[in-house]
Amino acid sequence: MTPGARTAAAIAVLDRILAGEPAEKALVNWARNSRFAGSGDRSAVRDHVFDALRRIRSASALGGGRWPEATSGRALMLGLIRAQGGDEAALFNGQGHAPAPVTDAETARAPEGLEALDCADWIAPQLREALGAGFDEVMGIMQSRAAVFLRVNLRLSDLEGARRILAAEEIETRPHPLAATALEVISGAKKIARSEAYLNGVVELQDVASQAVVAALDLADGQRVLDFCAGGGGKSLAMAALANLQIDAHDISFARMSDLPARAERARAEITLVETAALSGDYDLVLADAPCSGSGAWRRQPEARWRLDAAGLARLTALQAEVLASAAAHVAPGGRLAYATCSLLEAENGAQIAAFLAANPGYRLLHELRLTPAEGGDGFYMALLQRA
Ligand SMILES: C[S@@+](CC[C@H](N)C(=O)[O-])C[C@H]1O[C@@H](n2cnc3c(N)ncnc32)[C@H](O)[C@@H]1O
Repeated sequence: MTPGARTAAAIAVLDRILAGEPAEKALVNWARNSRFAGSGDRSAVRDHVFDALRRIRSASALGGGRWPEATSGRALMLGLIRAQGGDEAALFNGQGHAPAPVTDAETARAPEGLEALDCADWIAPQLREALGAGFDEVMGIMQSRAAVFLRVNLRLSDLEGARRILAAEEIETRPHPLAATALEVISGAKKIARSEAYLNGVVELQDVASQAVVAALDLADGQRVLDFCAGGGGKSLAMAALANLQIDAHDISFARMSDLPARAERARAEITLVETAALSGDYDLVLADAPCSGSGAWRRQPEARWRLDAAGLARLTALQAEVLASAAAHVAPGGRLAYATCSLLEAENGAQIAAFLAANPGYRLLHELRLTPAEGGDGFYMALLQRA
């Protein structure tokens, strides 16, 4: 596909997303109906779509539109190309499968204020409250792609050993100060899934902030641990690599854990999947990595930023309170409860813990960790509580 044809394809996919189709589904549907597209084309179209979604508000303005009421895939791609200093006349030339030439009606409008920062008006006060003086910086960071991070499985290799194995497969990495297990990928990210280091369990894909959260859990050999919201099991695997633990993984949706046994085998970790009815109440540590807005991870899930609204956030905060209460039922006397989200919003973080502590005087706060994308990874929150 020519660069113009890839731009046209991204426009078509973005139009479907703007009409309500989830981004992944819109991309898969496009790929299915575009057998002529090779893997390089698919990856380029995907990058265009996600780059545009990260800047939906500012790119709409630069493309002559206004988000949300007057935008389109075409305005987004035109605005994105203008933001990146690309050659719009070469891409929008109407030749072959390229989009039609740009018209006078598509003059750029300079985005201002929250529009320039790609922040929706309704959520700005909450983000400002959480980020304080760092608001502009963090919103600016979230307009660009996130770095790719690996977690080195310290049971199988040290950091330098893993770097050497990866380098032999042309994957260049460097350590990152936020977590002792983390490698930031500098080049070759697309080769990771097929690399020896990954297939042999020496490294896993995991954001550096997630790794820092697990490191802050103060794990010790012999503990019985429950990963209450295990999902794909990223945190279970990270915990298993740090100490000799007895780990039970649980999720309200058992199916979400379906990949975990194979991942655990690759990592030489022992993790038991447990149904809700079989959970006991005597864990030394229960981790509740709760469902959340994902506002700390909007770079990876740019669509989530624009789909979130006040009603959705209220549903999430109610669910988080329920998850905390259910998770607490499994903590042994003298045990600990950890609550984590990849959100920046206090309503999902400190406010949840304050409400839990007010209702559960048998618990006290040991420590809290608040990370923002300014520290290099996703935004994350973790609170560690001690049960009397
Ligand atoms: C943020 S994700 C977990 C990510 C995972 N811990 C990881 O590191 O890969 C939240 C998970 O919570 C699960 N969940 C939602 N409500 C729940 C509940 N009431 N009890 C247990 N798990 C729940 C969801 O199915 C989802 O998999």
